[in-house]
Order: sequence, then structure tokens, then C-alpha cells
Amino acid sequence: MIAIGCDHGGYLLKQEIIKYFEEKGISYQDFGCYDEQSVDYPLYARKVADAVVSKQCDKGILICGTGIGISIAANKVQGIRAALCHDCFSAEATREHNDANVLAMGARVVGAGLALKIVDTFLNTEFSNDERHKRRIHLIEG
Ligand SMILES: O=C(CO)[C@H](O)[C@H](O)COP(=O)(O)O
Repeated sequence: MIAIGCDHGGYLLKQEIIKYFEEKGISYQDFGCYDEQSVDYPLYARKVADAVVSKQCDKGILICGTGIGISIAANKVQGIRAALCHDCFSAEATREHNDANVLAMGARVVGAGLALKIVDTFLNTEFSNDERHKRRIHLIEG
């Protein structure tokens, strides 16, 4: 189950991703927002982060205008490793090296075509389980 959330700046891209999930039969839970009315992105970052940390969902996807604010907010939640990715290399590397559990993107930065490839890469790349990466992740967690 994938948790997905956005602010008003990310709403239209979130709808594209949801359409993609429905076509592919990927199960998801939509934590809002639900239209383009102006909202505050930290609230949606928190909803998705809580769903991931509580294991209600396996991974999260967050979208705002830039992806920056919503990733900063998600990373305040203990246990969240949110990665802001606007290319497939980063999406693959952050799964392999950082075991990122939330993908953040900016709808004002990437188009839907690239965003869907980034989502696909993120969801289909496993953590390497390499000792050096595990050690570094433990150091992040403190
Ligand atoms: O990218 C964002 C945060 O990093 C927000 O989507 C952006 O700040 C919203 O801006 P506005 O209220 O002017 O639409």
C-alpha cells in the first residue's frame, strides 16, 4: 500500500500518479489534499509520514510545488527518509543506498511523464542491504 499526499501545487500531478496506480493495479491511500485550493504542505507531509512510520503503508509519495518543503516536513518525523528526486538515477540510488521510504517531487519542476518514471523506479528498486549503507542509515537515526 502506497501513501500519497500533496498540497495544492502538487494536486494535478498527484492525480496523474493516482491514474497510473489505478491502471497498474497498485494499491494506494490518498491522504489529500483533494483540490487546488491553497493548503499548508506540512499537514499532508505529516499524514503520509505517519502512515509510513506506523506501517499502515509501505512507502509514501509527496508532491508540492518544488518538493522541497514537503520533503523537509516529512523528514522531521522519526523513521522517515524522504528523498527529493527529479531524475531516475537519484530515485534508484536513494532506494539502494538510503532505503528511502518517501519519495518527494515538485510538480512545478518535473512533468508528468518523467514523474511517473521516477515513481516507477522508486517503487521497483530494492534497498541493497549492504553493510556500509545500513551503518550510515543507523547513524542518521541516531
Ligand atoms: O513548493 C512548495 C513548498 O516547498 C509549495 O507548494 C509552495 O510554496 C506553494 O506556494 P504557493 O502558496 O505560492 O502556491
